[in-house]
Amino acid sequence: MRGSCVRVLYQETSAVPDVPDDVVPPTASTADAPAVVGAVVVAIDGPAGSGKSSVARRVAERLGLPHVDTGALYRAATLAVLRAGADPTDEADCAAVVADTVLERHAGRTLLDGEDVEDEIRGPDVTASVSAVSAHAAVRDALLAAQRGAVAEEGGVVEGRDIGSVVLPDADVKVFLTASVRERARRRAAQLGRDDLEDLEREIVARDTADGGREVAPMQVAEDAWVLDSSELDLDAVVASVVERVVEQVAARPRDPLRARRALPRVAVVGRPNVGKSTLVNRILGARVAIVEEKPGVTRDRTEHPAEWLGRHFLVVDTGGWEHQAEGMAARIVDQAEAAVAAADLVVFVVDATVGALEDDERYARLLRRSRVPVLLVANKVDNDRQEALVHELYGLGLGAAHPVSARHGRGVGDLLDEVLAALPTAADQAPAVSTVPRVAIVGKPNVGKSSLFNRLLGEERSIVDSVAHTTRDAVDTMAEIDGEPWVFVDTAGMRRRYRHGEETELYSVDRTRAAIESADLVLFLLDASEPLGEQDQRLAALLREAGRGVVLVCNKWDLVDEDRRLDLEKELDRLLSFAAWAPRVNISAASGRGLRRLLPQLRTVWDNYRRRVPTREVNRLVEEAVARHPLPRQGQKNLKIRYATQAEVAPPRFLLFANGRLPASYRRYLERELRERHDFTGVPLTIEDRPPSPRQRR
Ligand SMILES: Nc1ncnc2c1ncn2[C@@H]1O[C@H](COP(=O)(O)OP(=O)(O)OP(=O)(O)O)[C@@H](O)[C@H]1O
Ligand SMILES: Nc1ccn([C@H]2C[C@H](O)[C@@H](COP(=O)(O)O)O2)c(=O)n1
Repeated sequence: MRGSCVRVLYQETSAVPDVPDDVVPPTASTADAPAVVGAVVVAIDGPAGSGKSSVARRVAERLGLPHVDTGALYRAATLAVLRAGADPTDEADCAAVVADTVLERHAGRTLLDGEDVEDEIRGPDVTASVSAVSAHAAVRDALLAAQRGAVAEEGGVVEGRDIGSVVLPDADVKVFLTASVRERARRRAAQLGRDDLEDLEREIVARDTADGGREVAPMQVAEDAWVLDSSELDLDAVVASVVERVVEQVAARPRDPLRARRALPRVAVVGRPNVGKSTLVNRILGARVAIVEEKPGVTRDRTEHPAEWLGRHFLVVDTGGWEHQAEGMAARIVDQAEAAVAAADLVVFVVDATVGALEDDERYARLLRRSRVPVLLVANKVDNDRQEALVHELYGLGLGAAHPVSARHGRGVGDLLDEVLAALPTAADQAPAVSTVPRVAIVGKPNVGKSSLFNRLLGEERSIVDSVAHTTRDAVDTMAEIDGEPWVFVDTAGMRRRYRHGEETELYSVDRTRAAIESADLVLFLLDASEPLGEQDQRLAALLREAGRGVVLVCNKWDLVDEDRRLDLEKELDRLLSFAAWAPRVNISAASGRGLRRLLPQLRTVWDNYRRRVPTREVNRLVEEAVARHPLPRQGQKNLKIRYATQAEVAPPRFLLFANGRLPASYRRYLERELRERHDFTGVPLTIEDRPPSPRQRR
């Protein structure tokens, strides 16, 4: 009696202990295999004899991923059909046979109802019928779940015909491997020891036509697949380029939280002073982050805060109040608000419903209507149902219906956030965030000369250096053109002494300094050379170490340094910045301008180095040579090996070493020195990570 459901088990491992190697032996044993981080899925589709199996198996071995041969399942199903005496062209018969069969893949072998049929399924009888059996929708449906399940946990390198297009359309890397019919026939002839090239060509064309011409899930190039014609490449070259592509793809997954953050959509909250913008921002963030005081314009500058609603992430940009004909400090705040609008994906325009639309609101509404940024009009201070009617008065602003909220009590904020999500671009709409303009944070303890240096660099008074207390409590970004090149300066809040303004203010300042460093590419770390370096410098150095940005060390007040102080300073710097011996140093006097002319060229060099990419071939050569000079140590019984190395990221540079075990930190430091010796990474921290095999592989 036939069973009612098919059982297809796909339990592949990257270990292939008993598989007969066809022509080329595998490049590494499982124990040596390097592992790719995470569950990477690689789809390799292509016509018969293009090299899918050989390439997929080697790529899987190199990357420590399971190799999934989906053709083997169709072949085993075909063998079952043939053994049952069923008609390979009859869908119902084939489906019935498959439903009554247990198909399994185990460690590179194929089992049919428990019997190892790996060799039989590769024979001519199965090959002649497999295209017919695999053309049936019912057969394909029966095998689909097992193919997907095979990569669900640990990913894998999956070969077949419809992997990138149907089985795993979300695969991380899709390759369509092909070669000319003549070349495929030649390879097959060598593989099978045949010399009837023309017959082989005919067989290949027949299978291509059947597999590519069927109605259900035909063999095809997936839309986003990389077509690799191997006609003139040897197997090693094909494997190397697929591995390289996968590693690059994995490496391109954003790891730097900052990079991910820059890719987030921005929601700018704008409005007149005191309409409740900061209260609304706090409400959205669910924390007291913006500085709220009942005094117009207290959130002076532009601050950005990561926010999340219903699982979607975005940045909320809090701005100072918009004032018409503002002068001095207020005018600069207006500039910042306008810059925030220009850089926003969505503007939340807040109006105080209790006072209605004032002349200034109308003026800004006109401005916003002219900008191409979508705007949500928010009527704040609607604390109860009775006040809902107030929203209608805001129609006249020409920005559509206002959303009533009470930022103070949270009323209506959830609905507003639903609207925000609906209006925001999705990840797919967003262009990849690549920083082309360097962002520079000027960091140093209070009174070290940050503002003077900033102004000197810009050649004019551009920084907000009003005499109002706490002026630089919030971070301000300034875009500047220097010698025709654009730079963004992230002006930071100074780190005040812990209890001077109370703990809360201090915490905000530390957080914002950290945020400024993180949101920058390069940091000008300013020290007062004339005084002993202290606790505040140490805390800043710790932030720098954590953030991993490009650094130029600037020793200010150099005109006040005598010979004794100079000697002490050298020792203090050695201690403070032992982790950043790579950072260049410039001695200056921001007050007189002395030494400043050397600063910008230095900054440019570090910016170039920060984005420097060493080609993969070169990294591998360098590692190979370094290992030849200083062999890797043994780890227990094992000889450590680095199988593959690549620069996974730039800005900041990150190198990945695929090894068969954990590399000692001292060895990674040795490789870092080698890298620095051959490539200019002055001013730039280098991350060198190893990827040992997963626990599963070590089993
Ligand atoms: N780039 C290459 N250069 C030289 N020989 C190759 C290359 N790629 C594969 N081969 C050889 O060609 C033969 C066929 O390759 P393979 O069996 O991997 O192809 P396939 O696409 O999986 O075929 P099928 O779809 O029929 O299973 C093997 O002997 C393999 O070693
Ligand atoms: N995803 C797949 C895999 C294979 N098939 C069919 C078509 C092939 O001719 C046959 C054998 O595959 P091979 O072992 O030669 O790779 O199986 C398919 O339709 N879809």
